[in-house]
Amino acid sequence: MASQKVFTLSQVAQHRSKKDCWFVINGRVLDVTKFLNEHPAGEEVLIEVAGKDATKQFDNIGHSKEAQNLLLKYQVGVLQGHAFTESDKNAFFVESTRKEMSASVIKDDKMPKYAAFLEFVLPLVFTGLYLSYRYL
Ligand code: HEM
Repeated sequence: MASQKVFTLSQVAQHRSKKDCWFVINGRVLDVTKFLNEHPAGEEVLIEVAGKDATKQFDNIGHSKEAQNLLLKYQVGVLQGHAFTESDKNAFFVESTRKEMSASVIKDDKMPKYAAFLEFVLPLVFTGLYLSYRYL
């Protein structure tokens, strides 16, 4: 955060064309020029808010976590005077938290395999013990 460039809204407003498209979401200044033709809802909606603060429009759609994480990829700076809240700051860590979560899902995945192994081996051990007790 500390090394982010600071832009005023009038500086952002100079980038409002298809070839140079910036806007602001939650105090982040985004250069979405390369994202225009990747946006699932098309480029028109993005060009309409070019050079402006598009926070309301972005939030009104109810964009997914993936979409929110994508914001970080296109961030070129922060808006001058924007007071970042704790939850804004936490958003910087959404991606890494997600990685940790999927890592723990992979770890948890070992449990059922382990349980299945015991389910198979334990009856064999008990059968062996019983047979040796009965016949030896
Ligand atoms: C860098 C900024 C943006 C990113 C990364 C982004 C990304 C996405 C993604 C990934 C989707 C697919 C659905 C989802 O995952 O939520 C989506 C859908 C959509 N976005 Fe964006 N978006 C951005 C900005 C905007 C803005 C500023 C607007 C409005 C002005 C907008 C309007 C829409 C609409 C209308 C949909 C379709 C929703 C639907 O089909 O229900 N997006 N966007």
